[in-house]
Amino acid sequence: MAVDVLIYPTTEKLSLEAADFIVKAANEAIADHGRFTLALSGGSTPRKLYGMLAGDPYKDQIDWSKVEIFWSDERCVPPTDAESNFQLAQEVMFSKLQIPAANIHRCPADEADRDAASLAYTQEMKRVFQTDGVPAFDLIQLGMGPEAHTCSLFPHQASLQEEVRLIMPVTVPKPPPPRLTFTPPLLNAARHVLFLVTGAEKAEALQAVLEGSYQPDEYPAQIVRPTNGHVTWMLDNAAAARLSQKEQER
Ligand SMILES: O=C(O)[C@H](O)[C@@H](O)[C@H](O)[C@H](O)COP(=O)(O)O
Repeated sequence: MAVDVLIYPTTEKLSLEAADFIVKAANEAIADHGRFTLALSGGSTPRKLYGMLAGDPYKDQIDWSKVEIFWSDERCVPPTDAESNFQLAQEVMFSKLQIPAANIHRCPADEADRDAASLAYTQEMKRVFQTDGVPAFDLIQLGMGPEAHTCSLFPHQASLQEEVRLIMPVTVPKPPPPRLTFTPPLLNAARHVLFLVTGAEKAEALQAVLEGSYQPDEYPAQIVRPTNGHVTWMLDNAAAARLSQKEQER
């Protein structure tokens, strides 16, 4: 697994670089196998990035008809709810782009039976990837919380030990608690993972994740180690403040 750590002075600059990164990954994937499979995170960090991708010059740099979009986690709320990760992307990105509705694979986390919803989403994913195995996303974009959670994998939760299910229901400390999340096997099948992390409140956890010993039960973001993949961390100065000099020279 290759890891790059890239540090930027502002969220604006980080988002521009992330947009370039996604455009490049999309066009490489489309040239290689005819489509780009992308999983989006939730949270607030990627809002600016999503808006950039839906605007000039980026919106015309990807053939969106060849992009298949999923979510790496979703809150168990209606898709119109302000807390919905789908709603964020719908408002900021899809409302401005010509992406075929069939390419937008919303996670049905609002369904009452969360186990059935997890299975249905898994089956939809396998159908799109045309595989009975573990879908290998071209790119999974993730965030990280101040206690090193990522998607909805939180410290000391059983989801971190999941080895069979690809998507599972969880109840987490960050509101809203009920969610569906990608599990480690699905995350670690990815070709590329792009972490976007900003803010001083994440500096301590980031130092532990990137420079500390391997303790994924304490620092869940460490569990993301794609077997044949590449992980890129895009950080702002505040989030990277506690990293050693060697990390910042990468
Ligand atoms: O649904 C979610 O909340 C996200 O998937 C979550 O993992 C998020 O990426 C981190 O909590 C960082 O969130 P911020 O970008 O808001 O700091």
